[in-house]
Amino acid sequence: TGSTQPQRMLEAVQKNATKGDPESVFSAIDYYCRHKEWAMNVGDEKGLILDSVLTEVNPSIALELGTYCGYSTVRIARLLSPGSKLITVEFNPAFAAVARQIIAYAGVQDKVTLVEGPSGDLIPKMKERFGIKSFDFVFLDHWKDRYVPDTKLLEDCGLLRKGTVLLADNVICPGAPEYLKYVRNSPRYESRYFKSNLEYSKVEDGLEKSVFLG
Ligand SMILES: O=c1[nH]cnc2c(O)c(F)c(-c3ccc(F)cc3)cc12
Ligand SMILES: [Mg+2]
Repeated sequence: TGSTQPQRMLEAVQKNATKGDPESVFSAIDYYCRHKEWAMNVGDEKGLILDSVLTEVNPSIALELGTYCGYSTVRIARLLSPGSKLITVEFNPAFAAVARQIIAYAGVQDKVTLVEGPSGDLIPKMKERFGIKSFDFVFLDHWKDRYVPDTKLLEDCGLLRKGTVLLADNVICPGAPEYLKYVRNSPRYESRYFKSNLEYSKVEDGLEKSVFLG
């Protein structure tokens, strides 16, 4: 039934995953997207890089820009220590509606705050709305043309601190060339590229990890 692709992904989760088991949720999405319908989740291959960076950073407060259906939201939230929080921002209400259900099905809803709206408007409100001093980790996975403006906004709003780790998806495909230039040429970041593949495909893509130096 599920008329939209996100709804069909939700159905695949409800049919094939175990309620309260985050790993079974994102595995069900990976299976569906690899064998039935491609979708723009970070996926299993780049997901392993995301997992390793997250385990290294062990953030108390994390930000995700671009929730989509909640695949990486669940991947991140499952690795957070007790009491740690993830704020995820989604512009598209239809995506947000499916993401809320997938996040709840995985049982990670207590660690996650999903905020609907444009990242450019929401970032300046983060401190007052959520009582955040600064983020320990930021996953950029929304729209490539927002990577640079939103990074500058995070800097200007004092939401980054010495050691904050930014991890950006799709820096090769679809590509975020201005972002790569920005973080690689700035003395305020220490950047490293993790080569991988586009989700569910053999095309190259990768994640750029950038540590804010203050
Ligand atoms: O818009 C996006 N936002 C966030 N992540 C994306 C992604 O991981 C993609 F692979 C793609 C993508 C879409 C179509 C292609 F042909 C290739 C990549 C897009 C996004
Ligand atoms: Mg992506």
